[in-house]
Amino acid sequence: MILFENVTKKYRGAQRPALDGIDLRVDRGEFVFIVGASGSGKSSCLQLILREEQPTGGTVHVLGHDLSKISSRKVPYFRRNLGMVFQDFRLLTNKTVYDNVAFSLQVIGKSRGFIQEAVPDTLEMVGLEGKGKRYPHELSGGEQQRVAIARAIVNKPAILLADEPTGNLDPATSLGIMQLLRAINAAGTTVVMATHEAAFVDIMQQRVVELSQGVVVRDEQSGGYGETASIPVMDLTEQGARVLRTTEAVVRAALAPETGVVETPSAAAEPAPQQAPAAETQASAPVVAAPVAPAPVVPAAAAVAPPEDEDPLDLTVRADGTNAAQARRVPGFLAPNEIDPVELAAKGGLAERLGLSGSQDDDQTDVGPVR
Ligand SMILES: Nc1ncnc2c1ncn2[C@@H]1O[C@H](COP(=O)(O)OP(=O)(O)OP(=O)(O)O)[C@@H](O)[C@H]1O
Repeated sequence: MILFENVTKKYRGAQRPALDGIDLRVDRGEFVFIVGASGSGKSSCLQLILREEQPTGGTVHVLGHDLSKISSRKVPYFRRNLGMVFQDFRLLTNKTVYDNVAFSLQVIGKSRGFIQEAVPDTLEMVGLEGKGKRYPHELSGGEQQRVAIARAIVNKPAILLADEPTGNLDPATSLGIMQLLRAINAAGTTVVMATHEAAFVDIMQQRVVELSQGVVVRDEQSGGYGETASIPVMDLTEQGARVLRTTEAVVRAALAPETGVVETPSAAAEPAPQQAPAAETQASAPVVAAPVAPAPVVPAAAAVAPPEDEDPLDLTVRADGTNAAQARRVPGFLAPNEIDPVELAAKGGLAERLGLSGSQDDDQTDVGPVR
């Protein structure tokens, strides 16, 4: 699905390559974390996949296409298969939540009928049902990120790329976003996420690819962030350093403060979570956005919308593309009460199961920053 063959990327004027001989293969349906110190090349990887940048050497294949052979004219069509989420909110501040999501379908010529069906379904999926008429500044940070994710998946992309999607969020809110990304993955979308969030990488137990100075130094299935030995704290922003100090115990305590889930002495010594109420978890979402596809997680009715053109690059994931193997990979932490994300995706109700569905008049959420 994604294949890097001896890929080198050297930016003009740079003394050393940002990526240096990268070989990497990501198969359909995988959830892959790309970790590494600031400047190690994580974002460059994502930009090459998105064909925002082109390699100086080597080849990048995505969805069966050698990206060097896709003409500039065809790049927008190719990108319809990809969704992108960023750390900073890139919402259109003068558009409502609904219009932010609808916009990404309008620009690719989807019909009004398709949009009217897909947008509400996607907003429900990400836990924003009933908030379509709000503007970004009327949402918490976590909610804004959910809008961005909705925008990224509304066209049911085969691949969702996320560049530090929880970088601006508190631990509890971040975990809600991670649950959402994992559910989207469980429904069939391949997810590649660059992050400094050590706690979440450990919790998620997914594949971890670690970069150091443009080289892959680790590629582990079900890995964790480990000791983050190759991440010099002095290289991190203040925010990045804070995130590295986040622990699973802090996240769990933030999610369920009433249960006092602080299990270890070291965890007890952690600073208190910034925000505790579980309800807030649902509301905050960060940023992002390019269209992606809620394919899997979307209720069946929305997931079967037929393609509207004959674009040979349209490899959008369909709702029936999920499989049991993916379901088995869902860690228990993300699947309380033996929830099966794939089954849930097929039946709908994902947002409710994850505790993301807010009431129509939910005004309890904090209003977060708008970027
Ligand atoms: N457009 C650019 N022009 C010149 N150099 C760049 C450009 N983009 C990235 N670089 C350089 O390439 C290297 C890798 O950067 P990249 O953004 O890929 O790393 P990163 O791991 O994503 O870092 P961070 O975690 O800080 O976002 C860095 O040395 C960076 O300065």
